[in-house]
Amino acid sequence: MPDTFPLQVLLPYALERSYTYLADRPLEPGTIVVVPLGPREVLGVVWDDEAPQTLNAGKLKPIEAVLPALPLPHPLMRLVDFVADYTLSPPGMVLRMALRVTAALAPEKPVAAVRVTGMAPDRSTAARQRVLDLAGDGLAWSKSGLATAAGVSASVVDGLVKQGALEMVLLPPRPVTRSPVPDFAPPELSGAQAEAGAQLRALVRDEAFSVALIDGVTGAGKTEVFFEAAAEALEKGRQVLILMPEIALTSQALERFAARFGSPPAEWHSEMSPKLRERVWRGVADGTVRAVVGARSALFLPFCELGLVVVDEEHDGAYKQEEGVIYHARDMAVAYGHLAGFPVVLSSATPSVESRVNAQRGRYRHIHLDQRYSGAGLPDVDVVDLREAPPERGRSLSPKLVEAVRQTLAQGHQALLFLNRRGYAPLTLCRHCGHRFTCPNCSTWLVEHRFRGVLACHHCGHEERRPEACPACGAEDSLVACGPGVERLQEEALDLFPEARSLVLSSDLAGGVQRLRLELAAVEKGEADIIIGTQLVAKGHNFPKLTLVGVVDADLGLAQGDPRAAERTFQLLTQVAGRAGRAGQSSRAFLQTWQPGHPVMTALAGGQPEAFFEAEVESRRRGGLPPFSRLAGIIVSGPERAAAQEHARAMARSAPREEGVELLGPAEAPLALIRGRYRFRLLVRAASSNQLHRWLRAWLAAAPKARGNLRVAVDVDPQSFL
Ligand SMILES: Nc1ncnc2c1ncn2[C@@H]1O[C@H](COP(=O)(O)OP(=O)(O)OP(=O)(O)O)[C@@H](O)[C@H]1O
Ligand SMILES: [Zn+2]
Repeated sequence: MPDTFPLQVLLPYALERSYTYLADRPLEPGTIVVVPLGPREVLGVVWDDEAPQTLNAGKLKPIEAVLPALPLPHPLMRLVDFVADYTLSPPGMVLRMALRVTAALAPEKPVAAVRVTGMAPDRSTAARQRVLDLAGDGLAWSKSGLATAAGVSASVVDGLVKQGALEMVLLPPRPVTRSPVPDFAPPELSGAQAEAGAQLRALVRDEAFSVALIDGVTGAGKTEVFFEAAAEALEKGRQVLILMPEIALTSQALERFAARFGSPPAEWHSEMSPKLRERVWRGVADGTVRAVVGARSALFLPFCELGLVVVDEEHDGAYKQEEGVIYHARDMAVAYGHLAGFPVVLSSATPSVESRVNAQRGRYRHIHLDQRYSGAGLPDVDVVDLREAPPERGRSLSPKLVEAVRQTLAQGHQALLFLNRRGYAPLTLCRHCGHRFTCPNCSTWLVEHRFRGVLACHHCGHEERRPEACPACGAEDSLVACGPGVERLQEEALDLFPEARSLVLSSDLAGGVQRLRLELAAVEKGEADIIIGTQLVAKGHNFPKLTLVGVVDADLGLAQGDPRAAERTFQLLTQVAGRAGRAGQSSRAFLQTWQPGHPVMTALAGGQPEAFFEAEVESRRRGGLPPFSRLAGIIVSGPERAAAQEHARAMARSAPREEGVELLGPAEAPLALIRGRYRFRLLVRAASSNQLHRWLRAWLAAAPKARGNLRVAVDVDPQSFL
């Protein structure tokens, strides 16, 4: 019998383990295959997770086909196993993230091109001659490229092919980007940068696992420092991955990378065209792509020679994927380095408490950059006490901040007004009956987007037109917008500074990433005077003319009442203030707050980040919060409230008792309803990660199974408690 090789195949579905199939020859682990699953044919990957058991070969099904794609690299397979294990997700669901670009599994089609043959056409016209002159360089041209360059229609080129003056040739596909050159344009590094860069280079030369934390003030020039590590890895023939938390951040990074290494890296994020994704995926797999700058999902690209991962803005919450496989890309990057034996570099002006503690414990190399590259000081921070100097009625900017904007504009500089609220107003209510507009699917208010004339839910995407009359009491003209969003702030800015060019930057910008990149470039060139933005503009960007930052509502993040609220607010405000004065001018930041005595505000005003973080670490230690313990959130959800609640209770009742493990809840989630699903939360706390995982596994195995449309999501190391 020919089919005699039993193999394990992992399928990209929510299955707990790989399945056994038969092949007619041994296949390397990682090989991508097509196998039958019930009535369907599905993709799978030959896995090496367990030796196949004794088999009754008669019952096993054969592999249908072996795809011509390169096998998934061994380190990526180990990463998939690790992430599944750590996040308690089915391994198939993690594999799915690595196999998302299925079109890339077929070989890339060669490009059709034309080339001169030397034969003359039977009749020469001016148009034909122009084409032949251009193509006379002997190189192969794409048909459309040649027609455009010669200023003729495609039919002229076709005619020449028919006549035999041009011939069709097939070219191998062009690489996505040229290879970066490690010493293309090394910058002149400051003393501190050079020292930090040398440390990183040494770690990369070791070709072994290590983690370095670059902890340097805003504008310190951390990018050039981690580029040193990248240069070293590229020199050693290794691929480099640079993770960024937001696509909006990548455009400047791409340009700076290109300036440093002679060609841009490949990029990877959700807004790329399918064609480009396909080509980047293949290039990463076959090694023609040497460097990638991307969002968290780039971690699951099939790197064949990965030798360095950089996590820029490592503290950023956007690294946490909150749906499907719930994972933190920074933590998984560190695990990847450990599994595959390469260094990982974390960088931030405001490192997370977790990374700081790891550095303090000596697990991470701690690299400090205390000065801005330009030599300028950090912005002077001014806390504006809203109790003493409130804005005028119906306004958001206090007289002090208005005056500072006025001065800044008079100097010809830019001002950034920061408000982390999209839209026009976070709440619309009826003055007559008090009716509030809430989402029908979520326990949230609808946010007015006045430019588009809609009320929108930021959780489920529900939208409705803003009515003329109150739907509850029918009163006309009774609806009022409460509280400011960025759109409303622009209205105020236009009113106060009618001459100034203002621009709103938020994720609502129509036109997606391309538009956003254009707007950011415009700001960089000084084409706007007042920039009004959400957290999208808070970090990473360099706007050379910006010297004033006004934080409209510094208290916004503090109200959330979770263990990281203070840390996150401090980080965000430090980052946004740090956009000012990066080109060497003196600069200022104003924080409007109702709580000027809050430790976050006093630390920012006093320029004492270390003291703030020391206190944070200490309070986490005292409270037994991470990283001094480990947490997992369990979210039980379902379309019926009672059923969801009862399931959460039943789970709690089935929890094993163990010294050192604590189970809290269930409690109704602060966001009690999202997308029509009622949510209840449980929280587990354990002394160590090992204990947490062991306990969770035992519990989930013994707990009643979620049936019907109930769902149980496990969030290990939760960032969100909503
Ligand atoms: N060695 C260098 N030579 C020339 N310019 C540099 C050098 N290092 C840094 N710069 C410039 O200094 C500015 C700040 O650098 P960079 O953006 O790397 O800071 P950062 O440390 O990442 O700050 P943040 O954390 O605020 O994003 C940039 O405009 C950058 O081009
Ligand atoms: Zn909603």
